Amino acid sequence: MATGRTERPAQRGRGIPEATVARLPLYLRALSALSERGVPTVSSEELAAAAGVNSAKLRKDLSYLGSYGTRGVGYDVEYLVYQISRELGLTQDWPVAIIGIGNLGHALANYGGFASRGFRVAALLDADRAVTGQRIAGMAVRHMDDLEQIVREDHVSIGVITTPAPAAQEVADRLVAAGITSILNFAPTVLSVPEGVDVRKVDLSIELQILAFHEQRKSGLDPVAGPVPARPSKPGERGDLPEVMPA
Ligand SMILES: NC(=O)c1ccc[n+]([C@@H]2O[C@H](COP(=O)([O-])OP(=O)(O)OC[C@H]3O[C@@H](n4cnc5c(N)ncnc54)[C@H](O)[C@@H]3O)[C@@H](O)[C@H]2O)c1
Repeated sequence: MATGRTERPAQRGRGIPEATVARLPLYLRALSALSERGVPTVSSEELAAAAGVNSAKLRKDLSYLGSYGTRGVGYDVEYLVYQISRELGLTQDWPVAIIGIGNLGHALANYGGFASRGFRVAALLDADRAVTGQRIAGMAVRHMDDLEQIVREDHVSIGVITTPAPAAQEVADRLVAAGITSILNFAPTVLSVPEGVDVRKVDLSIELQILAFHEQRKSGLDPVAGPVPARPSKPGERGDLPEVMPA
């Protein structure tokens, strides 16, 4: 659901395009479901449908991992899970620190799904002394004063920002200064980070706005001209409105 772009070249060092990297978690999720059901092999068409992409794109993506499947059999589910996990770096444990333990930070801290996907919540941090010391999911919330020490000692590599927007840049600066090179930002603000630091942004309201756009289309309501005509109209048919409004 990350809606931001990772600020990286479109092609990674080992030749895997960024767009392919972004689809690998979709394949992994679909494969994990098959694996849980004990399905041994899957065709590219089935896997593509489960992941919501077209099968030609899927075959191309998997070819970057050196995985071509077997004609008439498909892909070995367990092996493909391993290959994608290895490519995504999920065969090792990634310690994560969550910064800002309010509503969202609480919910993420209580979410049990990170560990099974290779992420260990190593620390919960907050700037408010009324929050520090509270125990959530068996962990005590630590004060931001301890950030640098925690990052160093727990080898934290990923920071999750769940503070209010005005604090997010300052928190990001501190995370970067402490040595963190990957940030997942939930705060509705654009972060500026030095080269070499990856930022992914999660924004539910953007996702909802996109759904609202599609809902509006489905309901046949044109926000400018009212109801959309049943058949496609030619330019000029609806008064002076162009078919596509200029940006
Ligand atoms: N991305 C999404 O889809 C999504 C959804 C909900 C909320 N949000 C965003 O997540 C953020 C948190 O929302 P919330 O409802 O949990 O807020 P909240 O007010 O409940 O919690 C924020 C926490 O951050 C702490 N904090 C403030 N400044 C800090 C700093 N400099 N260092 C460390 N901790 C600090 C506060 O003490 C508080 O505990 C907001 O930016 C909100 O807009 C994003």
